[in-house]
Amino acid sequence: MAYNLIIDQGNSRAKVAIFDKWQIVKQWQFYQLTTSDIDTITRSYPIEAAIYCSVATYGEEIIVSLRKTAKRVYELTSMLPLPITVDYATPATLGRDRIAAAAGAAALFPGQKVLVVDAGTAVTYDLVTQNAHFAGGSIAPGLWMRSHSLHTMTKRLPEVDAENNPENLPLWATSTTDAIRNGVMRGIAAEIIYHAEMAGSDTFVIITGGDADTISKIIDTTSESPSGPRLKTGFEVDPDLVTKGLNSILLYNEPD
Ligand SMILES: Nc1ncnc2c1ncn2[C@@H]1O[C@H](COP(=O)(O)OP(=O)(O)OP(=O)(O)O)[C@@H](O)[C@H]1O
Ligand SMILES: CC(C)(CO)[C@@H](O)C(=O)NCCC(=O)O
Ligand SMILES: [K+]
Repeated sequence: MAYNLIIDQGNSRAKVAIFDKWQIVKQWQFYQLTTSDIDTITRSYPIEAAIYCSVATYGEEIIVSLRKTAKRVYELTSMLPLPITVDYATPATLGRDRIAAAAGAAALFPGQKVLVVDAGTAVTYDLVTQNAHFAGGSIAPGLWMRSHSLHTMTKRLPEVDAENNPENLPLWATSTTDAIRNGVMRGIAAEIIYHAEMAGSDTFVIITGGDADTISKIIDTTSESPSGPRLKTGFEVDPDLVTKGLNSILLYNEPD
């Protein structure tokens, strides 16, 4: 059995996955991915092809080590052929995780307009059209960045774990801690809904990234008196959207 290896080097973590065609077989996360991690993985899983995507450093050693075991190694750059079209004025500066997530949305929901929300170190909101165009989007601070910067850039605000207990946000906070939790959590939820409304009611919403689960808990899709910002269209959480998108880009570039 020969597998494909996917590496998503994010701002905070690297996510590594083994795929058998379209199926995830195994996944890992590394705060500091090294070539010896790659060597360990490729000793257990024979690799046919690999794709490397980084929003951070260039990762030359990782690519060199991939080339020792995989027959074909792709690097996601603005030069790699893509299964989606990128309508960005500066394609070379477009975040590769944004391209990958958009490709994932196009692969999972073909013919569907999708708002892709990636809630990680930063939060990005990107529109993928019915005919698989990356139409553009927004970059905003991530959950932790918001609460941490309120602490570091003021004199009186404490460090707050804003993601704790999202089911229990007061509507009007009466303590400093709750006010920060509210501002951070409801702020992101409201941004998601605002972008979804701008995209139109025919748009499906996918939320991915390390904070996707937390944020999805305060988005209300049903109730008449919502406990959190209300999203009229459906949404789905898929923590593996970037990984699946990278796999779709790899498969798109593989020889038949
Ligand atoms: N230095 C930090 N201290 C505490 N929490 C952090 C720190 N860095 C990141 N986080 C947590 O992780 C979240 C985002 O990182 P995460 O790795 O989940 O993002 P990602 O989407 O998986 O990848 P990326 O690194 O590309 O953004 C933050 O919002 C926060 O919850
Ligand atoms: C916005 C982030 C940091 C999100 O991870 C990443 O996609 C990035 O570094 N983007 C480059 C700038 C751009 O996308 O236009
Ligand atoms: K991200």
